Amino acid sequence: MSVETDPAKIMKQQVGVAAAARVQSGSIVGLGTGSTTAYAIQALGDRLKSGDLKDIKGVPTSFQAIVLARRYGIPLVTLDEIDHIDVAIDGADEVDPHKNLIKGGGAAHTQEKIVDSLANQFIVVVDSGKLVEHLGSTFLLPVEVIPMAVTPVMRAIVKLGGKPELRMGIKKAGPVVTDQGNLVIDVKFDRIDNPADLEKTLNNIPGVLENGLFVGVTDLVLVGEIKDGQPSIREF
Ligand SMILES: O=C(CO)[C@H](O)[C@H](O)COP(=O)(O)O
Repeated sequence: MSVETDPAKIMKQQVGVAAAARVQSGSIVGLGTGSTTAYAIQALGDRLKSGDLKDIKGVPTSFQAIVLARRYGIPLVTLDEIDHIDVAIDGADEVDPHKNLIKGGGAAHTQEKIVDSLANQFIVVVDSGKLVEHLGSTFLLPVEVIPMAVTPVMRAIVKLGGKPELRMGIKKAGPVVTDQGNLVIDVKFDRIDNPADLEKTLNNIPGVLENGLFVGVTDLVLVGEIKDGQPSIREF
């Protein structure tokens, strides 16, 4: 594992490594998406290589997770081949005090919600900058939409009080296309008072595949912090 010097990367790395340390031999592990989870996947690979961890199987949540798992020697299985997931490790874009989340900064929230919700234990790994009092205060809410339905879905979101914008690619002309071949609408809500209701309401709009609100799914949050110049981990 590389030695990080950037404080933001140090926080991500330490929680990723800490989450990987909780995985036991023989486990089926949900492998999340994003830069923090990437450290966890790498740490799982390091533990397998050293012999400290044996016989785990990974369930990927994205193309990125598949690539990393292969790079670090973690055997993969699909949901058709297993009847449970022991633990899932995944990042988040916002975490509220009730452990509810906004996810989807990497446009992977649809597969992430499937895998993370199936896990017996879902561990969220974040740096302290992701903690918020109210969801939606710092991050737009991602909504994955089937391409032919983008315009009516945007109209329906405006009626709900949201300000939608189509997510555009970086180093790619045109919109971001998800691993499922769909588009992502990022929505600004002034305040999300009832995330459980909003999650259901958005998913009821015809053409919406899944949104990035994860309500009542998280078991444990590991928060990477720098305190008095020293990296530390808090959990809740
Ligand atoms: O939801 C996600 C991808 O869809 C990521 O987990 C989330 O965006 C956090 O990513 P990072 O750890 O890079 O900050």
